[in-house]
Amino acid sequence: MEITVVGTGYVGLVTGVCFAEVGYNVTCFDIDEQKISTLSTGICPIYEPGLEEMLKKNLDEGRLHFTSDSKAACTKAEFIFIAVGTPEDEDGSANLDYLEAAVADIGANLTKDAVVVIKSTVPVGTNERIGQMLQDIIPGNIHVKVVSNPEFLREGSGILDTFHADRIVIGTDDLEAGREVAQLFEPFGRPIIQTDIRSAELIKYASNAFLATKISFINEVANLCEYTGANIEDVAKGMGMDERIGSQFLKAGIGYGGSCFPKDTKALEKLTEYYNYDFKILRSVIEVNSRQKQQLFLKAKKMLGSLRGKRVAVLGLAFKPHTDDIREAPAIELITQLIEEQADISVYDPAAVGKVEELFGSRLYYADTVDLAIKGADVVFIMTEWPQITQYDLGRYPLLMREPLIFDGRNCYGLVEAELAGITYISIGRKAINVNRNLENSKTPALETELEETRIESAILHKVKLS
Ligand SMILES: NC(=O)c1ccc[n+]([C@@H]2O[C@H](COP(=O)([O-])OP(=O)(O)OC[C@H]3O[C@@H](n4cnc5c(N)ncnc54)[C@H](O)[C@@H]3O)[C@@H](O)[C@H]2O)c1
Ligand SMILES: O=c1ccn([C@@H]2O[C@H](COP(=O)(O)OP(=O)(O)O[C@H]3O[C@H](CO)[C@@H](O)[C@H](O)[C@H]3O)[C@@H](O)[C@H]2O)c(=O)[nH]1
Repeated sequence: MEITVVGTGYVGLVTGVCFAEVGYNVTCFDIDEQKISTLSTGICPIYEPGLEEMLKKNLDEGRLHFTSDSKAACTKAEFIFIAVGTPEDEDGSANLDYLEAAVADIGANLTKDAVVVIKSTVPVGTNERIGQMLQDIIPGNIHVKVVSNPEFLREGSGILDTFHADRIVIGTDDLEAGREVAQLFEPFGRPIIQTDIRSAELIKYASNAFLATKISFINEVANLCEYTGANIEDVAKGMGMDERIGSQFLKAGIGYGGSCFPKDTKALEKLTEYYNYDFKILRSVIEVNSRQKQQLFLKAKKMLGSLRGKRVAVLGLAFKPHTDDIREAPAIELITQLIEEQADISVYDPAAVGKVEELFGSRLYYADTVDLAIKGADVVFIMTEWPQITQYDLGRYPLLMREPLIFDGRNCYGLVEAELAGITYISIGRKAINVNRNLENSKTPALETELEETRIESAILHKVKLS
């Protein structure tokens, strides 16, 4: 079976590599020539656990090919999976420019019948429009069927999610094409649900919106915990033990980010506007999330007043652990605010530093370790729950920081542990620890000397003047 995958982003690449892994002959096409030449040498341009190994293996075994030539990509293809980006447009709707360009390109290069499968997340009605578009471009003797096959993988566990998918959604109004695509997925042995084309498109948006709703809901409960003195970790655990509620996606935090939830909830809202339908819950989910992203910054401002000149360390930059993706990451919003405040900022992330450096350049100090990031800091913000951060020795915060003050947006540490370590610890939906303790008075002369040394060392690293 000959499969072509158009677009080698997170979804396209994982899809292509996994299809090759189960034995198909796969050609991955992208207009980004540099990406294609990198991929052709077996190097994976994105951080995705296990992907590079599987990519290399399938390249070596000859089942996986990369090209930036659309003609070559279409020649043999029986199934063409389109996985190009559908980013947020200025008005919040899904930008379909990449998809339309890809479809036009394929249409112009098709020389035989094929099934075109849209993996990109697209508003209801798009697949039908793509089908019409293709009919208008291709010669009359070529027949193309369009199938919707939305993707549900999560970044950071893309391969695992593909081989253990809860369901594979196949939406088409052409039963024969639906059967063919279902057959293609048989080697994965996962449950398949076949629907009409519009329902498949909506399943994708409704699923993401529902998961985002769970997150915004638990974040609202967390905020209520702070008023009432309850503990969100216990509340979420108690709720999640009810199987009707389920324990997943009840982790309170600093709000959802990433390339999907923010844009897909807004695109769905835009779709409801088009139909003049007021989807009230969805509007609140979006609003709650943008408010939640502000929580830590506002708490810090309330506690410290101005952050001007403060040494601030931001731990975790990616929108979640095990990815280098910083799209809509809460850390990026925070850093922008800290720059406006004229704070002196150091950052740490095991994978996403390169991408953040492209955005902020020399305005930040990029630390290779947590130790280096927090050395001499007045405040730490934790934005991503990487193991390097959750498993970090709490005793090192008081040792290395000027003041052991942590605002934790991911509830990485236990309250008792933070208390024992002598940290002023402010997290989400839990009691604040040691807030009124006078830290300066509790320091021994030896510790004072060590702190002063690290402050000077850190000032040299940060290239800033000491006050
Ligand atoms: N990232 C995820 O975890 C995820 C999960 C499920 C669904 N999705 C959806 O899948 C789609 C792709 O998302 P992504 O994150 O993989 O995108 P991405 O932005 O990482 O990658 C898109 C790729 O498409 C390429 N491209 C753009 N125009 C092209 C064209 N005309 N021809 C060939 N290639 C072209 C780009 O160069 C890029 O490599 C989106 O609709 C997204 O909403 C993403
Ligand atoms: O209990 C939770 C779970 C997640 N998050 C946050 O939610 C965001 C998204 O997390 P996750 O869903 O794990 O990552 P994505 O890779 O964005 O995957 C989502 O978006 C993809 C793109 O549409 C879908 O395919 C996946 O099914 C869907 O989970 C991240 O910022 C997480 O920190 C929380 O705050 N609390």
